[in-house]
Amino acid sequence: MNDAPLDKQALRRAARSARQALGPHPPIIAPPPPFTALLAPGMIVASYVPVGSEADPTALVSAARAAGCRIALPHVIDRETPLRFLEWQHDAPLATGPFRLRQPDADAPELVPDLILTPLVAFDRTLARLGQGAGHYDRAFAAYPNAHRIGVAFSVQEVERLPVDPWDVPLHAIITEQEWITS
Ligand SMILES: Nc1nc2c(c(=O)[nH]1)N(C=O)[C@@H](CNc1ccc(C(=O)N[C@@H](CCC(=O)O)C(=O)O)cc1)CN2
Ligand SMILES: Nc1ncnc2c1ncn2[C@@H]1O[C@H](COP(=O)(O)OP(=O)(O)OP(=O)(O)O)[C@@H](O)[C@H]1O
Repeated sequence: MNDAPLDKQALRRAARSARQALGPHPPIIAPPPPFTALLAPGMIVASYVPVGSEADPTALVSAARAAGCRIALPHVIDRETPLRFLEWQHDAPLATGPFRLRQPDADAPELVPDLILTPLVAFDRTLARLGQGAGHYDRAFAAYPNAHRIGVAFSVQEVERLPVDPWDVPLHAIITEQEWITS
């Protein structure tokens, strides 16, 4: 019997609770040296603006801007439509979109990411990831197979082993407040 979807939902609930239990002052995610070493002038780094108790990638974005990278943010319309990565100029205003997301204006330039920082709901040591379940990042990883895929999470979001579906694309690395995790 294939009960993976049920497993994923239960795992999401548990990981979100662990993340929320960190409270109003969660740990800071600092850029690990192997991450900074990947950055180069002109590189397109896709990040995200955290919602709720998600890990905040602000220090990673600052490191990327300092290295001369251009920053993109996901722009989402609904669950069904694939996301697009749109340029986020330094300090440019963002608008509130679906799911309380802060995102660039829909007519900002669309960029092809070299590196994608993706918010995780849960992860495991094999670099498998669990997201929101709408398939936005799974589809983005399929659309941009050459982009470097780096998950961002708190260490409490680690689980023993995630179920893996055929469409799941593993990460290259995960950044937590404690570790740079690679295979
Ligand atoms: N900060 C952030 N930006 C992101 C994502 C994300 O997970 N986090 N995405 C990742 O794909 C994409 C947006 N897709 C999303 C798809 C579904 C839901 C969603 O169902 N949210 C739940 C709340 C989940 C919670 O309790 O944390 C909801 O609104 O009911 C959110 C975002 C792109 N941008
Ligand atoms: N390349 C793809 N093309 C079309 N649909 C896809 C693709 N990859 C995944 N999907 C769909 O997206 C959904 C992803 O569900 P899943 O529970 O695996 O999401 P997830 O692991 O939380 O990842 P995500 O962060 O991408 O939502 C599934 O319904 C799947 O059929």
